[in-house]
Amino acid sequence: MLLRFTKMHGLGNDFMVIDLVTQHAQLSAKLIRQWSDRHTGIGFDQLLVVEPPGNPDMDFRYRIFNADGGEVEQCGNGARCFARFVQDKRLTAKSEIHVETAGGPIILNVNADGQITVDMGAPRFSPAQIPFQADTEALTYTLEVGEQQLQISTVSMGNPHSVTLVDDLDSFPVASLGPLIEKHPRFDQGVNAGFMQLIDRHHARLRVYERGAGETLACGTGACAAAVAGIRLGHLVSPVSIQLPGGSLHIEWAGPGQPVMMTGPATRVYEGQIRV
Ligand SMILES: N[C@@H](CCC[C@H](N)C(=O)O)C(=O)O
Repeated sequence: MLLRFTKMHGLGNDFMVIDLVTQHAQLSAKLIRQWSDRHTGIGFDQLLVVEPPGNPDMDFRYRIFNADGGEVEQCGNGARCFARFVQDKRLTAKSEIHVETAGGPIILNVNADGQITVDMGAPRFSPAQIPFQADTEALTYTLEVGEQQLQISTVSMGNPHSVTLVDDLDSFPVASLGPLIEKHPRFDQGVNAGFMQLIDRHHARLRVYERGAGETLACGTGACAAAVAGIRLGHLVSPVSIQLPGGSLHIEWAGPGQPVMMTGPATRVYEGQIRV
């Protein structure tokens, strides 16, 4: 059987998107790893799956798998591509799309200028919600990574994030420290490791070593987590422009309990079919 898919990206964070509303496929971690291979497969950071909703108040169920085949709770750049995909495929005529994810409900809005704004829900901070091993909730924690002691903030955007402030993002050893933080034993389910360089009160630069995918050109939930961490620490003021290697995201957050609003592009690259 041939499975139709669309290759998409959000600021270079790239996806294979499949519609399992009108098609059927038996997914496995092994198959996803084969597809994600950049030499012998399609090549992507995440697989995004569109399914019918379980909850009748929602329009779709949105499932996310990392390149390593693991299913995860949330993906911000993917959420924007999801909105573009379900419109392009005429799976909905709505411009406001309510979607359920394993990380909680999110709301996607396709703007008149083609940009997409996602209500990512409220960030969570308690160690149990990340999950992160700590006795009490704090704004920063000291994390022992190899020989180093890093000061990190932790944020759940449905999925787990750590944010470390750095002086020089270009020379920071993301490739060597990222994997050590991603799999640090204090993060029971792993973590997306973000490294942020502040520019001014409304601008910051960010690189993210993603759980299950390695360093990507952009991470939407990572940008939300970094903006939230910077605002909580008093370094940043909403709205914040987060500059990632693949481009910038506009993030707004009014404070604790309020949703994080992320705006940015979603790009279709090509349509394909693969034998399953
Ligand atoms: N690229 C994503 C995040 C994808 C999931 C992440 N790697 C995880 O394991 O939680 C984004 O744009 O948010």
